[in-house]
Amino acid sequence: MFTYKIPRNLSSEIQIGARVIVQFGRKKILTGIIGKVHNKAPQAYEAKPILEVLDERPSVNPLQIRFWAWMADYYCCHIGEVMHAALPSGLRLSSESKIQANPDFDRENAAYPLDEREEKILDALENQKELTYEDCEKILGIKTVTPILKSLVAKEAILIFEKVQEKYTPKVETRIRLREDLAKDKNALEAIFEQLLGKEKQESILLKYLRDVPVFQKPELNEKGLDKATILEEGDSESSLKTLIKNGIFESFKVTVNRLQEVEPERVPAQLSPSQQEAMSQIKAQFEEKQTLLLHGITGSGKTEIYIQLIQEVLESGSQVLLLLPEIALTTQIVSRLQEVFGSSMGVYHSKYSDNERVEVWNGVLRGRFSFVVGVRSSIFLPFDSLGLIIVDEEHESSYKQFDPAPRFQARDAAIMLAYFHQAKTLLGSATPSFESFYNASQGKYGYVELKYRYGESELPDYFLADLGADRRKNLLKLDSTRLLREKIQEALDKNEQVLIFQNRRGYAPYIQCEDCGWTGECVQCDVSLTYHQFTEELRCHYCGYKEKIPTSCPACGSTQLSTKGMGTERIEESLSLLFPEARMGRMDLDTTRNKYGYQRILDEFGSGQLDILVGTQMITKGLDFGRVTVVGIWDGDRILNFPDFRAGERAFQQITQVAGRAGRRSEKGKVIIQTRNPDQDIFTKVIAGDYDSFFQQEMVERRNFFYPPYVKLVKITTRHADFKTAEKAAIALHREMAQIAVKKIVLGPEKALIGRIKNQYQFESLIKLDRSGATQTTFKEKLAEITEELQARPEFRSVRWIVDVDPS
Ligand SMILES: Nc1ncnc2c1ncn2[C@@H]1O[C@H](COP(=O)(O)OP(=O)(O)OP(=O)(O)O)[C@@H](O)[C@H]1O
Ligand SMILES: [Zn+2]
Repeated sequence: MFTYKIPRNLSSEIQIGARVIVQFGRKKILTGIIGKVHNKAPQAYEAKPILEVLDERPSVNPLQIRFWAWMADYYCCHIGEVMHAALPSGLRLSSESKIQANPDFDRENAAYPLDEREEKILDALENQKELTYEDCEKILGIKTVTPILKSLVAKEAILIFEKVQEKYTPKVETRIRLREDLAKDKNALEAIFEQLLGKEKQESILLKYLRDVPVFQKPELNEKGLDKATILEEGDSESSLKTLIKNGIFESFKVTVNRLQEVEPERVPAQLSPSQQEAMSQIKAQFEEKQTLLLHGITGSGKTEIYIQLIQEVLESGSQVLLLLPEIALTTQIVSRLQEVFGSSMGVYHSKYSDNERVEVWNGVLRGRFSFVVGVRSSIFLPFDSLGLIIVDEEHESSYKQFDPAPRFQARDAAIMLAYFHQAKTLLGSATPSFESFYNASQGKYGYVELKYRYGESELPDYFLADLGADRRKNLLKLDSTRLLREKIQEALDKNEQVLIFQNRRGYAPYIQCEDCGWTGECVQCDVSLTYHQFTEELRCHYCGYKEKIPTSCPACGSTQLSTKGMGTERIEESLSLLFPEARMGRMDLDTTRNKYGYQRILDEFGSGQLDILVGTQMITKGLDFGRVTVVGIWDGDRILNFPDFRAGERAFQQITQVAGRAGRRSEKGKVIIQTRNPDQDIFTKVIAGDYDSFFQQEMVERRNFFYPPYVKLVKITTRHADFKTAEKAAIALHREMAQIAVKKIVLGPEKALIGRIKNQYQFESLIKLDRSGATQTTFKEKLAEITEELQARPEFRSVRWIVDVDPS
C-alpha cells in the first residue's frame, strides 16, 4: 500500500474505498483506492498528492480491502497487484494528452518565428478550445506531430495537459415516442390522422405504434417509447419515420440502457428427488456447525438442482450468493439453467464480457441490483457486502488457480477465506473432489455430504478398455482408432445417438519431424516443440503464440520427408470424418471458441442435434448435460496419465470420471471407451470401479511418505532471466539463502524448469515443502520477501525476476 497526501480541499470527500487519481512522473496517471486514512508520513519516499477523488460513493467496500490484504499476504504479492486483478479495467482511468492555446502567448509579437505547420495548429486552436494528438495529426495530415508540438511548447505558444477520462461509458439508445400533448389529447391525435390522409406509409407507422403503445390507457408506456427497430416492421420506410419526427408527431430522445440482457424467470425450482432431499437436509444440518462443506455427488446426480434450492433460500433470507464455475465453457449451459429460475436478477461475470459489461455487473452488485452472481474465478472480487453462501462447483478443477500474473491465487481457497470474512458458508461441489478437500472432510474440518445415485432412471456408464497395441499387431488400427471404438461409435450413429471424443491436445499434431535427420520444429523463444495446425497451415507455439509457415523441406537437412507426429483434436476430427463420412462433426477447443459466442454456438448445435460427433479438449469434460450422448471415447488414455506431477494420478482419475460422466445421462446406459497401450494399469481398474475412496487412500500413503500436500504446504519459486548463467547463479544464491531460514522445511532444487526457456527467458525452479504447523508459513514468507529484496539489490541480479507461487497447482 502506498501513502498519498490528501490536499486540504479534498479532505471532506475522502472515504475508505473511494477511487482517487494520483500523478506519477510527468505523463502517467494512476487510479488508487483509499484503504486507510492516517497521519504517518512515509519514511522511504515523499508522499504524492491526490489529484482528485472520483467516487461520491465508494466503489470498493472495507471487506474487500481486508480480503485484498489477506490475498497479498498469503500469495506473496503486492496489494496493488490484487487491486489490479480485482477492479474491472473499466473502473480504472485512462489519461489522454490534450493541447490548449497558451493564453499568455502573443501571436502577433512572438519572440520566435513560427513555421507553416505550427501556424496551422494555432489557427485550429482559435476555433477549438482543446485538441488531441489525433486531431493534430488530422489537421496536418501527418503521423508524427510530437516534434511540432514540442516546438510549440518551447515557444510558449501552447500548453499540453492530461485530461483524465473514465473508461467506462454507459450505453445510450435512441428511442422514439408520440409527442407528449398528442398522447394526452384524443382530438389532437385525430386531427393528426386527418393530416396524414393519403400518406399511407406514415399513417401505418403511427397506427402500429399506437397498437404497441396504448397511449391513453398506459401513458407511462409512451414515456418510455420504443426503439426504431421495434417501430419499423418489414416494408416500413425509414424516411416516413423521419418525416413523422421532423413534423413533430413523434419525438426522439436518448436513454441510458443496460448492456446486460433482461430475462424473465420461466420456472420454479424442480421438485427434489428423495435422495436429493436427504442431501439437502444433511447440508443444512451440517452448516449449523461447519463453515465449509463438501458435496460429493456422482456425475448426473443433480447437484445443480440442490444449488438452486439453497440459493433461493439464502436469497430469501436477504443475503447475497456467489456461485463459482471453473471456466466459461461451462457457464453457458449452467447459466441458462439458472436463468430459467432466477431471470436477470442474477448477474453473470466472466472474461468474455466486455469491460463495460463488467463494470455494469460490478455496479449492479454495489447498488443491489444483483444479489446473486454466477461467475469465474475473478468474481470473488465483486463488491459483495453481505454474502450468505458461496458455492464452488467442480471444486477440483485446476483452472481455479490463477497461473499468471500475480496474484497467483486459488479461487476455491480464496472463496473459503472470503466467506469467512462475511461469516458466510461455503459449499464445495464435485463428483471427483480434490484430494485437499476430501482430506479436510475426512479430518472433520469440512462437513461432508454424499449423493450416490444419478437423478431419475439413468445409471453410471459401462467402461471398455481398447488395447491400442493389440489392435496394431492384428492390423486393426485405422487412423489411430481401435476396432472397439469404431464399433461403438457406429452403433450410436445407427441409433441416432451422439458421441463425444476427448483428447487433451489441440491443433493437428503435437509436432512435425524429419524422417531423415530427426529434426523437429521448435519455438525460437521457448524450449518446446511447435504444434502443427493444419487449418491455418502454421506451426504454432502454445506458450508464447509464436508462429511460422509450415516448411516444405527440413530446415536442417533439406529432406522433404517431413511427417506429423501424434494426434491433436483437429486431426482426430479429420480422421473421424474419413471413417464416418455420413456423421456430422464438430470440434470444441481453444481454436474454435475464440470469439464471444463460440462456445454457445457449438453447444447449441450439439444440443439441438445438428452434430453427431463432438471432438474436444478438456472443455467438453465437465458439467455438460446432453441427453442423447451415449458414447464417450477417450482417444489417448495414456496421455492423461503422463503429467509430470505428484497430482498425475488424482488428475487422471478426475478427468476420466468427469468425461465418462457425460455419457448416458438419461434412460439409455452410456458406454465409455478408453484407448490405451497399457490396459492393465491399476488406475483404470479404480476408475472403472468408481472406487474413489480406495484410490484416495492409496495415493495418500505416497503423499505422506514423499511429503506432498495436503501433508505439507508447497511454495514454488521460479527464477527468470534472459541469460542462462545469470538465471542459474541467481537461483543458486536464492537457494542458499532460503536454506538458512529457520523453519521446518525441505528445499528442493534449483532445477531447470520443465520448460527451460519461455519467451527467451531461462527459468529455474525451487520447490519448498513447509511444515503445516504453527507460524512456519508466515515466518517463511516474511523471510523470503527480505531475501528476494536483498538479492535484487545486487547489481548482477538487478534484472532477475523471482516468481513466487504459493500452493502451485
Ligand atoms: N429434481 C430434479 N427434477 C428434475 N430434473 C432433475 C432433478 N435433478 C436433476 N435433474 C436433471 O438431471 C440431470 C443431471 O443433473 P445435474 O446436471 O444437476 O447433475 P450434476 O450433479 O451437476 O452432474 P455433473 O457433476 O455430471 O455435472 C439434468 O438434466 C437435470 O436437469
Ligand atoms: Zn514459444
